[in-house]
Amino acid sequence: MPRTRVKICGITRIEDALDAITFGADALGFVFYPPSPRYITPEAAAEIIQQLPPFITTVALFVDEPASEVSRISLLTQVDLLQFHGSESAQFCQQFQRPWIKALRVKDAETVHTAITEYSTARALLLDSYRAGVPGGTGETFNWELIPKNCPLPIILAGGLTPENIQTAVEQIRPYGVDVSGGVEARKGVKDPVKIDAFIRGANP
Ligand SMILES: O=C(O)c1ccccc1N[C@@H]1O[C@H](COP(=O)(O)O)[C@@H](O)[C@H]1O
Repeated sequence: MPRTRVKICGITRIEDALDAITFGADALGFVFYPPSPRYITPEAAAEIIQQLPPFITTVALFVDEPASEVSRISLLTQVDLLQFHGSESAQFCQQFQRPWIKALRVKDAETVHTAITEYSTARALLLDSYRAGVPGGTGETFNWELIPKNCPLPIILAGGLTPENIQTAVEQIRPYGVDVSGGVEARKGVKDPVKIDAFIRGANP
């Protein structure tokens, strides 16, 4: 079975970033959505990113941010990948000359099928839980039965993943990657190294 890639999202501190890398994270996410308790200023994210070793993918998460802000933050931070977590169209997502992934809040099977066609130029689809009025970071799982078996795009599974459920999730879904935020936190915005270690082990048992 190919290795499941792991993204640790909601990084706000250099020590959490370095812990995640030590335990084997492939990617680190930075939340540029001001209402989030995991929001980080672009300047603080840039300072963390400059200190990272090579071969780690850095990801900027946006929720319906204006294009000018996406461009400014991408340039300032030099992130590798953009993650659009709002209702951005494919046309919007592909204007930045940077690879991007689209997050979907999975409400029903139709949501996923429509998105596969609409976001065919994305590098991957990130499937997250749907909760009305909350764009992400819910800490809740969704009905994994709604994930199509033969998706033409790589699937990144998210939403309520924890050290306790990650092994079941990867064995059941076999996603390209997994993304976690709340499940590896000590408190909002602060990661717990023990949970990160357990989560990454569980993703590749
Ligand atoms: O983390 C946030 O605060 C957040 C805010 C707005 C949109 C997305 C957000 N996080 C992403 O949501 C999923 C699931 O998070 P969790 O593991 O359930 O806490 C993940 O992709 C986060 O990056």
